[in-house]
Parts: sequence; C-alpha cells; structure tokens
Amino acid sequence: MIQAEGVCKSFDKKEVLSDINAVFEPGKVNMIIGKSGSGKTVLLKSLIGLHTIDAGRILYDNRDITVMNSNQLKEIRKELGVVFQGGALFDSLTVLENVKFPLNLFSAMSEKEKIERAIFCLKRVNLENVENLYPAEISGGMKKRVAIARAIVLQPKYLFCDEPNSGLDPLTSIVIDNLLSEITHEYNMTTVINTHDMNSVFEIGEKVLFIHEGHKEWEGTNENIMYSDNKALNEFLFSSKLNKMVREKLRRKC
Ligand SMILES: Nc1ncnc2c1ncn2[C@@H]1O[C@H](COP(=O)(O)OP(=O)(O)OP(=O)(O)O)[C@@H](O)[C@H]1O
Repeated sequence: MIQAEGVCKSFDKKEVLSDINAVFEPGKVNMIIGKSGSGKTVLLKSLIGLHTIDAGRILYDNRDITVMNSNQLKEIRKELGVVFQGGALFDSLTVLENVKFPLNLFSAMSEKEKIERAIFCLKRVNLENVENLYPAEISGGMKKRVAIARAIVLQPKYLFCDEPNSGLDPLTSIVIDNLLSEITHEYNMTTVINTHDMNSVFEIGEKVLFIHEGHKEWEGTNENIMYSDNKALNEFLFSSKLNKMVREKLRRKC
C-alpha cells in the first residue's frame, strides 16, 4: 500500500499540489485522473521520489520515503517499476537489452539468468521474436509492451505508469489496459496509473483519484464515478457527447 499524506509541492511559489491525501491499494489498479496541468505527473513523480515534496509524507507499506537517505531510497527503488510517458526506451539498445537494463543495475544474476528473465517478461507481455529489434523497428503498442516488460523485470511490488495509452489507437489501448490489469492482479502489485483515457478508467480503474487544480477533488471506484454529483468531475468526464450519452443510458437503467 502507498499512502500520500498532506503532500504539497510548489515550483517558484506556484502551488502545484495542495494537501493531497490518498491511499493506493495493493492488488488494485489505482488511477489518477484530471485535466492537463492539474498536477498528475508532479504527483506521480513525487510518489516515486523524483520530486522532493515541500510538506507531507509518502509511505510505502509504512516506510516514509521523504525521510530516507540515498541508500535507503535506492533499496526502495528496486521494488518500483515505472513506465514513463512515451515509454522512454533507449533507442540505441535492442528490445532485449532494454528489458535487461534494470537487471544489470540492480540484480546479481548471471548473464544467462538475465536473458532468461528478460525473455520471460517479454513473453508475459505477449512479445516474441522481437528481442533483437531496436525500438525504431517496432510499433507504438509494442514499445509500450516493451516498457511494461522492463518495468516488471525486477518483480516490483509497486508499478507506476504515466499515460500508458498516449498515442495508441483505441483497440491497442484496450490491450495495454488489460495487460496492466492482469499483471497487477497476478503479481499483487500496487499499480498507479496516470491517465486522460476515460475508457481506461471505466475498463480497469478499481480506485480513482480525481485531481483538480492541484487538490484532491474526488475519489471512488469506476462503478460509482457514473453517479457522482461532483461538478468538476462531471465536467471533466462527461464533456464528450459519447460519454454523456453512456451516462444518461446507465442512469435511466437504474
Ligand atoms: N519542473 C517543473 N518546474 C516548474 N513547473 C512545473 C514543473 N513540472 C510541472 N510544472 C507545472 O506543474 C503543473 C502541473 O503539471 P503536471 O505535468 O503535473 O500536469 P499533468 O496533470 O500531468 O498534465 P498532463 O496531463 O498534460 O500531463 C503545470 O502547471 C506545470 O507547468
């Protein structure tokens, strides 16, 4: 479980996160949603210790990372898998070398074991026979899957994904969503996903945190999101005609 307690973050006196309190649960897909610029990425980067927060605490199973020294942080980082926006693969490395990269940094495995583990993770994300290709030679959806394989190669307890569906078509997005949901349950990870994709929220968002102008405006499940009366949330979620229609239909059924 990850807990954010009273998290505040400013840049040059501009407050970006204001008193965020949230619990991200293990074995669940926890989603952070909100408008562009609302503070989702800053929150995610604060959770993984890439931003130093101005106030508050961030607890990984009761271990407060905000008071840790660099060695203690390094230990916690071994338990984290991160899929950055855009995938952040190394262009000069093959698919296999990309997935193996965290093992080179953090494991004591032999080269043979590293290769076996990387190929196992590639298979888990349904990628086979692409080990020797370079990122430029594979599709956007495949790149995301390579990034996910790399993120799970160290068997993390906590998985973070920043906009995993950005730039993907709706069908490929569903494949990625289902994959993230499956591995979350299979490995009992605490998964935190930043997204704009309402389809993803409705498909796999077991716990949803809505950030509005840097503060927590709403939280709940993707089941009760449809029935919320929160004005900002409804404006954000149901601005499209399609989403509005779906909500009206569901409400009429109840
Ligand atoms: N390193 C930084 N220095 C100064 N301001 C920053 C920095 N990082 C983010 N910000 C500001 O913080 C605010 C929130 O940005 P953030 O990237 O978290 O938004 P977001 O909700 O993730 O948006 P998007 O959905 O477009 O990615 C923005 O106003 C942004 O300009």
